Amino acid sequence: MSTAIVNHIQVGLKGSVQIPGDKSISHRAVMFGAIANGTTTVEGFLPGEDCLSTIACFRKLGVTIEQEGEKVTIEGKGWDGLKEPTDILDVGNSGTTTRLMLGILATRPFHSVVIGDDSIAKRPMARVTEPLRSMGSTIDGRDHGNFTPLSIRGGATKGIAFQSKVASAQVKSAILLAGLQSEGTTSVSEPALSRDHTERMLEAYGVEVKRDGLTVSVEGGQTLKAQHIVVPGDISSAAFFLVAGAIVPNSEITLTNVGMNPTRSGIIDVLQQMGANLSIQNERMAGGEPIADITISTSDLTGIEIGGDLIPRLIDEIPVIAVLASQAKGRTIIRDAEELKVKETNRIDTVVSELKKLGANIEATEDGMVIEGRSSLNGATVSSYGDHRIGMAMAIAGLIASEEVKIERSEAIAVSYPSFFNHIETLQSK
Ligand SMILES: O=C(O)C1=C[C@@H](OP(=O)(O)O)[C@@H](O)[C@H](O)C1
Ligand SMILES: C=C(OP(=O)(O)O)C(=O)O
Repeated sequence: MSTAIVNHIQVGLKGSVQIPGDKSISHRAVMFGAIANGTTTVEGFLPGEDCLSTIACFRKLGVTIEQEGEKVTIEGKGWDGLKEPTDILDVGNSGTTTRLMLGILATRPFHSVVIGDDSIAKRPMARVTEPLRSMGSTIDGRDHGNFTPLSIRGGATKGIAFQSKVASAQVKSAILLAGLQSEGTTSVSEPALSRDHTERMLEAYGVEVKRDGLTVSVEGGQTLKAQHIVVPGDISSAAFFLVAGAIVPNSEITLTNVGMNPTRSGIIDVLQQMGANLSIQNERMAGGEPIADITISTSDLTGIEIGGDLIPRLIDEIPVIAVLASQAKGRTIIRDAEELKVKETNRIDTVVSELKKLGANIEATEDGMVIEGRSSLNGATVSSYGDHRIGMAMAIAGLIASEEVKIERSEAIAVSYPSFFNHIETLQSK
């Protein structure tokens, strides 16, 4: 385990950073390539630990995958190309790998066992294992299949019309993937729109996907055709530098190659509503997803209320939004964000406890948090608790803290952003 030390920035952040590949899209590019027919090539892949777990699992399922940095080649042999693994499938820290892979395994006529790390072992899986069982798959595990280790024996499955209680792209994707190899139609309705990368990318792989408001459906018996996938930069990674640019005095930074999918871009809405100096340039398309470059500079911010349908559009950004809110005048209220409790950590608890150590005025609520700004932050020793987004949020707070901030378990950051500290250095040395 490592401890990172972050010091107060004296001169401001300047320059530009090319944002690394999107984690959600990188996972999907590999998984869909693995079940497609033919050779899929991926550029801009995120070589973060979570996406490497996806590659390792699909290799164990018999798929030949070559990966060198941001380039990946996947030799897909179709759905039937997946083979019964002789070893357990280890998803590491990745919820996306676990849930999407379960959707794929649910229709495969063989047995597999899925495990992950201590954090994965606490994350609820019944939200996918129950609907997949109702389609006809045999799944068991700890707490009747709610927690890893899970054992799956796929088989002949039938389509379902599933009403999800949560706006979760992982749930939606798992069921749709199973639906592609099930009898009849499979549909998923969600209470608010979650990220739609699965729908977009399945279409790119030649699958017919019907979308009607908050319902997505697919017909069974569909195969995928190999593709060349260009992965846009991850707006969830860009979020750390968007916040840094807004709160560190004398800063102006440009983030290039940022994915701007409207189901992901809630952080931009929040920054604009708080009054940030932000401009969006070079709007273009890459790999079926909108992308742009964003420039942000030091801003006078005002607190706002964040809730409702905006939450799924920024769910992973809430830890760093809490840091942002600590530097906005007045009160910021975050509500409807109970899902934070079932991420890599209970992110309501971990954000509130660690930001309090730095002197922020922040309190947890049942479904979010309330932050009063502006607070001068002090130095302290904090922990990521093994959660990459908590580690990075603390590092951004450290840039404006009066004394050094020590972040224990900082190695977790490599889960989604291995070059994070290099990028901070790049912006400091300009
Ligand atoms: O589908 C995805 O790639 C993801 C969906 C979200 O989770 P939920 O589906 O649990 O909301 C998000 O928090 C996670 O980081 C990635
Ligand atoms: C919640 C996250 O990822 P996952 O669910 O894939 O572990 C995240 O990256 O913040």
